Amino acid sequence: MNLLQLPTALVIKLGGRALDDMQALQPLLKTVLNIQQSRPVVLVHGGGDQVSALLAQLGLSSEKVAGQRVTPAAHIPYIAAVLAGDVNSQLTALAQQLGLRSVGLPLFAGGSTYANVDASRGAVGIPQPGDKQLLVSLLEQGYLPVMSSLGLSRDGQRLNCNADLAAACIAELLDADLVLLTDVAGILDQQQQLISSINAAQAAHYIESSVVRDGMQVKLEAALAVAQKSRRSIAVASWQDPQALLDLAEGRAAGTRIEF
Ligand SMILES: Nc1ncnc2c1ncn2[C@@H]1O[C@H](COP(=O)(O)OP(=O)(O)O)[C@@H](O)[C@H]1O
Ligand SMILES: CC(=O)N[C@@H](CCC(=O)OP(=O)(O)O)C(=O)O
Repeated sequence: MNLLQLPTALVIKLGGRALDDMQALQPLLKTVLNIQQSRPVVLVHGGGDQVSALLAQLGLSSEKVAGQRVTPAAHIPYIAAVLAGDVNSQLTALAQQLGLRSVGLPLFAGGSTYANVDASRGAVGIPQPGDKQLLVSLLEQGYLPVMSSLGLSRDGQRLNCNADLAAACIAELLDADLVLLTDVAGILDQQQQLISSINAAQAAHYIESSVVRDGMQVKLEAALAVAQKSRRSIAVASWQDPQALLDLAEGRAAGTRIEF
């Protein structure tokens, strides 16, 4: 059997802020369990806040440029410890406790992706789709892959990948739908009102005028790129609103729809 015989998978990305209070994630994970009855799900998570907290504790400075962390190679052990270690294991454990057959993985597990070095930011990777066999096998067996955004270059260097780019890459790999869950209800306009749908031209305008910036800019650009390749619209919604996730999983509108 291959993925073509499975219903279209849903890739759900959880940002780091959602992961600050793991117990608060329970309603969302219960919704994932519900969605899994009808279609396969892959979780991809961030952990930017947790990385910042550890680096600060260690007295290391760190800056983000256009929403992405500049990462000296010497910081990779800490990035790996947080993303692929602490956050990944906590999320995988909580999912398992709630009855999901979760499997924690780095982004490069089984060659699922490889990452090109973004030398302008140091040991940062831009993930590219690789071999989907591992994920397909897990999804066929009813497992829930839980992937961190720790990437690997073709020559074996671990790289810090932004988790929105990671999730977009997995969605591209699996030709799946993508929902980016974050700490706001969706993309907001100048008046802080929810934008219900946005196309490429509007996105360029919002980014140019800095209405969309920082982490949301990375999300929007990653989503637009994969939406155009996959010819699927992509959603940004709040992790605190499990109903929004259920609506999106079942084809109803919620949050902001990024059109191709
Ligand atoms: N136009 C916008 N609409 C909503 N959020 C925005 C916008 N522009 C910038 N942001 C910021 O983007 C943040 C979400 O991105 P990010 O912090 O990277 O979250 P995550 O950790 O979930 O990926 C919001 O909390 C907000 O501060
Ligand atoms: C290169 C880069 O920016 N990597 C991110 C990886 C984690 C991430 O993206 O986490 P959120 O989704 O919680 O923001 C970082 O170091 O913060």
